[in-house]
Amino acid sequence: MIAIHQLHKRYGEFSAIQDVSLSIPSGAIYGIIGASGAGKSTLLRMMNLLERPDSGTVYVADQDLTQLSSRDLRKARKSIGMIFQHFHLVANKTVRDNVRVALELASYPKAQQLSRVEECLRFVGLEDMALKYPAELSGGQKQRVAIARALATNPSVLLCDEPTSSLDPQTTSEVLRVLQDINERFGITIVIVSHEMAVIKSICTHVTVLEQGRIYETLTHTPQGIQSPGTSSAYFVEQLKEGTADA
Ligand SMILES: Nc1ncnc2c1ncn2[C@@H]1O[C@H](COP(=O)(O)OP(=O)(O)OP(=O)(O)O)[C@@H](O)[C@H]1O
Repeated sequence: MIAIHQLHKRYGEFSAIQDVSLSIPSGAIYGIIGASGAGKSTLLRMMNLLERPDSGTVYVADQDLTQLSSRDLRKARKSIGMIFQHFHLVANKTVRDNVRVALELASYPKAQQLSRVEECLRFVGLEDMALKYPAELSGGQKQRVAIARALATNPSVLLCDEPTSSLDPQTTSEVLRVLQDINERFGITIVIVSHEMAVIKSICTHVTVLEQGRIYETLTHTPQGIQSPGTSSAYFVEQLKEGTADA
Protein backbone atom coordinates (compact mmCIF):
# COMPACT_ATOMS: atom_id res chain seq x y z
CA MET A 1 0.00 0.00 0.00
CA ILE A 2 2.77 2.41 1.00
CA ALA A 3 6.35 1.81 -0.06
CA ILE A 4 9.05 4.22 0.99
CA HIS A 5 12.53 3.95 -0.43
CA GLN A 6 15.70 5.64 0.83
CA LEU A 7 14.08 8.78 2.16
CA HIS A 8 16.26 11.64 3.33
CA LYS A 9 15.17 14.93 4.86
CA ARG A 10 17.39 17.70 6.21
CA TYR A 11 16.50 20.92 7.97
CA GLY A 12 19.59 23.04 7.33
CA GLU A 13 22.54 21.02 8.57
CA PHE A 14 20.32 18.71 10.64
CA SER A 15 19.34 15.31 9.21
CA ALA A 16 15.78 14.61 10.43
CA ILE A 17 15.33 11.45 8.31
CA GLN A 18 18.22 9.39 6.99
CA ASP A 19 17.97 6.55 4.50
CA VAL A 20 14.56 5.30 5.64
CA SER A 21 12.94 2.51 3.63
CA LEU A 22 9.81 0.69 4.69
CA SER A 23 6.82 -1.08 3.29
CA ILE A 24 3.33 -0.83 4.76
CA PRO A 25 1.03 -3.63 3.63
CA SER A 26 -2.56 -2.96 2.66
CA GLY A 27 -4.88 -3.44 5.66
CA ALA A 28 -2.13 -3.02 8.27
CA ILE A 29 -2.29 -0.92 11.40
CA TYR A 30 1.29 0.27 11.28
CA GLY A 31 2.86 1.95 14.29
CA ILE A 32 5.86 4.27 14.30
CA ILE A 33 7.37 4.82 17.72
CA GLY A 34 10.52 6.51 18.99
CA ALA A 35 11.84 9.15 21.34
CA SER A 36 10.92 12.80 20.96
CA GLY A 37 12.78 14.23 17.96
CA ALA A 38 13.35 10.79 16.38
CA GLY A 39 11.63 11.99 13.19
CA LYS A 40 8.26 10.24 13.53
CA SER A 41 6.05 13.15 12.48
CA THR A 42 8.43 14.14 9.70
CA LEU A 43 8.30 10.60 8.30
CA LEU A 44 4.49 10.48 8.55
CA ARG A 45 4.11 13.87 6.86
CA MET A 46 6.21 12.62 3.98
CA MET A 47 3.64 9.86 3.35
CA ASN A 48 1.25 12.45 1.89
CA LEU A 49 3.99 14.91 0.95
CA LEU A 50 2.93 17.53 3.49
CA GLU A 51 6.70 17.42 3.93
CA ARG A 52 8.71 16.91 0.75
CA PRO A 53 11.75 14.62 1.04
CA ASP A 54 15.14 15.83 -0.23
CA SER A 55 15.54 12.46 -1.93
CA GLY A 56 13.88 9.06 -2.06
CA THR A 57 10.50 7.83 -3.25
CA VAL A 58 7.06 7.57 -1.61
CA TYR A 59 4.70 5.16 -3.35
CA VAL A 60 1.08 5.14 -2.20
CA ALA A 61 -1.13 2.70 -4.10
CA ASP A 62 1.57 2.27 -6.77
CA GLN A 63 1.94 6.00 -7.47
CA ASP A 64 5.18 7.78 -6.64
CA LEU A 65 3.90 10.94 -4.95
CA THR A 66 7.24 12.70 -5.42
CA GLN A 67 6.77 12.60 -9.21
CA LEU A 68 3.21 13.95 -9.39
CA SER A 69 2.21 17.40 -10.60
CA SER A 70 0.44 19.52 -7.97
CA ARG A 71 -2.88 18.74 -9.64
CA ASP A 72 -2.30 14.97 -9.54
CA LEU A 73 -0.95 15.21 -6.00
CA ARG A 74 -4.19 16.91 -4.89
CA LYS A 75 -6.10 14.05 -6.50
CA ALA A 76 -3.92 11.39 -4.85
CA ARG A 77 -4.35 13.04 -1.45
CA LYS A 78 -8.10 12.40 -1.59
CA SER A 79 -7.32 8.78 -0.84
CA ILE A 80 -5.03 9.66 2.10
CA GLY A 81 -6.81 10.94 5.22
CA MET A 82 -4.97 12.47 8.15
CA ILE A 83 -5.71 13.23 11.80
CA PHE A 84 -3.61 15.20 14.30
CA GLN A 85 -2.94 15.41 18.02
CA HIS A 86 -4.76 18.73 18.32
CA PHE A 87 -7.67 17.77 16.02
CA HIS A 88 -7.45 20.87 13.73
CA LEU A 89 -11.21 21.51 13.71
CA VAL A 90 -12.59 24.86 12.56
CA ALA A 91 -13.86 26.57 15.73
CA ASN A 92 -16.67 28.60 14.16
CA LYS A 93 -18.14 25.73 12.16
CA THR A 94 -20.53 23.11 13.50
CA VAL A 95 -19.54 19.45 13.64
CA ARG A 96 -21.57 18.86 10.47
CA ASP A 97 -19.85 21.68 8.60
CA ASN A 98 -16.41 20.60 9.79
CA VAL A 99 -16.99 17.24 8.12
CA ARG A 100 -18.67 18.80 5.09
CA VAL A 101 -15.59 20.95 4.37
CA ALA A 102 -13.67 17.81 3.39
CA LEU A 103 -16.39 16.97 0.86
CA GLU A 104 -16.45 20.52 -0.54
CA LEU A 105 -12.69 20.44 -1.02
CA ALA A 106 -12.96 17.12 -2.81
CA SER A 107 -15.76 18.44 -5.07
CA TYR A 108 -18.10 15.74 -3.77
CA PRO A 109 -21.58 16.04 -5.36
CA LYS A 110 -23.51 18.69 -3.39
CA ALA A 111 -26.76 16.73 -3.30
CA GLN A 112 -25.09 13.82 -1.50
CA GLN A 113 -22.95 15.77 0.94
CA LEU A 114 -25.38 15.87 3.83
CA SER A 115 -26.16 12.17 3.76
CA ARG A 116 -22.43 11.35 3.55
CA VAL A 117 -21.73 13.62 6.55
CA GLU A 118 -24.49 11.89 8.52
CA GLU A 119 -23.16 8.47 7.58
CA CYS A 120 -19.66 9.38 8.80
CA LEU A 121 -20.91 10.94 12.03
CA ARG A 122 -23.02 7.85 12.69
CA PHE A 123 -19.98 5.68 12.17
CA VAL A 124 -18.00 7.52 14.87
CA GLY A 125 -21.06 7.62 17.16
CA LEU A 126 -21.66 11.38 16.97
CA GLU A 127 -24.86 11.61 14.93
CA ASP A 128 -26.51 13.58 17.76
CA MET A 129 -23.72 16.17 17.84
CA ALA A 130 -24.05 17.47 14.26
CA LEU A 131 -25.12 20.98 15.27
CA LYS A 132 -22.66 21.44 18.14
CA TYR A 133 -19.48 23.52 17.89
CA PRO A 134 -16.02 22.10 18.67
CA ALA A 135 -15.80 24.04 21.96
CA GLU A 136 -18.84 22.11 23.19
CA LEU A 137 -17.15 18.72 22.73
CA SER A 138 -14.76 16.64 24.82
CA GLY A 139 -11.29 15.85 23.44
CA GLY A 140 -12.36 12.33 22.46
CA GLN A 141 -15.42 13.67 20.65
CA LYS A 142 -13.29 16.25 18.81
CA GLN A 143 -10.94 13.52 17.64
CA ARG A 144 -13.92 11.46 16.47
CA VAL A 145 -15.15 14.45 14.42
CA ALA A 146 -11.67 14.68 12.90
CA ILE A 147 -11.86 10.96 12.07
CA ALA A 148 -15.30 11.43 10.47
CA ARG A 149 -13.88 14.30 8.41
CA ALA A 150 -10.91 12.20 7.32
CA LEU A 151 -13.22 9.30 6.39
CA ALA A 152 -15.67 11.38 4.40
CA THR A 153 -13.86 11.04 1.08
CA ASN A 154 -13.40 7.27 1.40
CA PRO A 155 -9.62 7.21 1.80
CA SER A 156 -7.68 3.98 1.52
CA VAL A 157 -5.08 5.19 4.04
CA LEU A 158 -5.45 7.10 7.30
CA LEU A 159 -2.34 8.81 8.71
CA CYS A 160 -2.59 9.49 12.45
CA ASP A 161 -0.10 11.87 14.10
CA GLU A 162 -0.19 11.27 17.88
CA PRO A 163 -3.98 10.80 17.71
CA THR A 164 -4.43 10.10 21.43
CA SER A 165 -1.65 12.14 23.02
CA SER A 166 -4.03 14.87 24.23
CA LEU A 167 -6.57 12.40 25.59
CA ASP A 168 -7.14 10.67 28.93
CA PRO A 169 -6.95 6.85 29.10
CA GLN A 170 -10.71 6.35 28.72
CA THR A 171 -11.08 8.52 25.60
CA THR A 172 -7.84 7.07 24.23
CA SER A 173 -9.52 3.65 24.30
CA GLU A 174 -12.63 5.05 22.56
CA VAL A 175 -10.58 6.59 19.77
CA LEU A 176 -8.45 3.44 19.34
CA ARG A 177 -11.65 1.37 19.04
CA VAL A 178 -12.91 3.67 16.28
CA LEU A 179 -9.58 3.35 14.44
CA GLN A 180 -9.61 -0.43 14.75
CA ASP A 181 -13.22 -0.52 13.55
CA ILE A 182 -12.35 1.58 10.49
CA ASN A 183 -9.52 -0.80 9.69
CA GLU A 184 -11.67 -3.92 10.08
CA ARG A 185 -14.87 -2.70 8.41
CA PHE A 186 -13.49 -0.67 5.53
CA GLY A 187 -10.04 -2.24 5.15
CA ILE A 188 -8.43 1.19 5.52
CA THR A 189 -4.68 0.99 6.10
CA ILE A 190 -3.76 2.95 9.21
CA VAL A 191 -0.40 4.47 10.11
CA ILE A 192 -0.07 5.71 13.69
CA VAL A 193 2.75 7.80 15.07
CA SER A 194 2.85 7.68 18.83
CA HIS A 195 5.27 7.89 21.72
CA GLU A 196 2.85 5.85 23.86
CA MET A 197 3.89 2.21 23.95
CA ALA A 198 0.46 1.11 25.25
CA VAL A 199 -1.22 2.60 22.16
CA ILE A 200 1.17 0.87 19.76
CA LYS A 201 0.91 -2.45 21.59
CA SER A 202 -2.87 -2.43 21.69
CA ILE A 203 -3.73 -2.25 17.98
CA CYS A 204 -0.65 -2.32 15.75
CA THR A 205 0.07 -5.23 13.44
CA HIS A 206 3.49 -3.86 12.42
CA VAL A 207 5.83 -1.47 14.19
CA THR A 208 8.88 0.55 13.19
CA VAL A 209 11.10 1.93 15.92
CA LEU A 210 12.81 5.15 14.80
CA GLU A 211 15.98 6.50 16.41
CA GLN A 212 17.62 9.77 15.40
CA GLY A 213 16.02 9.74 11.98
CA ARG A 214 16.94 6.14 11.17
CA ILE A 215 15.08 2.86 11.45
CA TYR A 216 16.26 1.04 14.57
CA GLU A 217 14.06 -2.00 13.92
CA THR A 218 10.83 -3.05 12.18
CA LEU A 219 8.74 -5.87 13.60
CA THR A 220 5.46 -7.60 12.92
CA HIS A 221 3.34 -7.57 16.05
CA THR A 222 0.27 -9.26 17.48
CA PRO A 223 -2.12 -6.56 18.71
CA GLN A 224 -2.75 -7.09 22.40
CA GLY A 225 -6.20 -5.51 22.54
CA ILE A 226 -7.47 -2.20 23.84
CA GLN A 227 -7.57 -1.94 27.61
CA SER A 228 -10.55 -0.18 29.14
CA PRO A 229 -9.23 1.70 32.13
CA GLY A 230 -11.46 2.03 35.18
CA THR A 231 -13.11 5.40 35.63
CA SER A 232 -14.92 4.95 38.94
CA SER A 233 -13.63 6.63 42.08
CA ALA A 234 -13.46 3.19 43.73
CA TYR A 235 -11.11 2.04 40.93
CA PHE A 236 -8.83 5.08 41.42
CA VAL A 237 -8.63 4.43 45.18
CA GLU A 238 -7.97 0.72 44.59
CA GLN A 239 -5.12 1.55 42.20
CA LEU A 240 -3.65 4.08 44.64
CA LYS A 241 -3.71 1.58 47.48
CA GLU A 242 -2.06 -1.16 45.42
CA GLY A 243 1.45 -1.70 46.71
CA THR A 244 0.93 0.67 49.61
CA ALA A 245 2.20 -0.93 52.84
CA ASP A 246 -0.37 -1.32 55.60
CA ALA A 247 -0.01 1.33 58.26
N1 LIG B 1 10.28 22.53 9.99
C1 LIG B 1 11.37 22.17 10.70
N2 LIG B 1 12.47 22.95 10.74
C2 LIG B 1 13.57 22.59 11.43
N3 LIG B 1 13.67 21.45 12.14
C3 LIG B 1 12.60 20.64 12.16
C4 LIG B 1 11.40 20.95 11.45
N4 LIG B 1 10.52 19.94 11.65
C5 LIG B 1 11.14 19.06 12.46
N5 LIG B 1 12.38 19.46 12.76
C6 LIG B 1 13.35 18.74 13.58
O1 LIG B 1 13.46 17.43 13.09
C7 LIG B 1 13.53 16.49 14.16
C8 LIG B 1 12.43 15.47 14.03
O2 LIG B 1 11.18 16.13 14.30
P1 LIG B 1 9.82 15.32 14.37
O3 LIG B 1 8.75 16.28 14.75
O4 LIG B 1 9.65 14.55 13.14
O5 LIG B 1 10.13 14.32 15.58
P2 LIG B 1 9.14 13.40 16.41
O6 LIG B 1 9.81 12.10 16.56
O7 LIG B 1 7.80 13.41 15.78
O8 LIG B 1 9.14 14.15 17.79
P3 LIG B 1 7.95 14.42 18.86
O9 LIG B 1 7.58 13.05 19.39
O10 LIG B 1 8.59 15.29 19.88
O11 LIG B 1 6.84 15.08 18.09
C9 LIG B 1 13.48 17.31 15.46
O12 LIG B 1 14.77 17.48 15.94
C10 LIG B 1 12.88 18.61 15.02
O13 LIG B 1 13.35 19.68 15.81
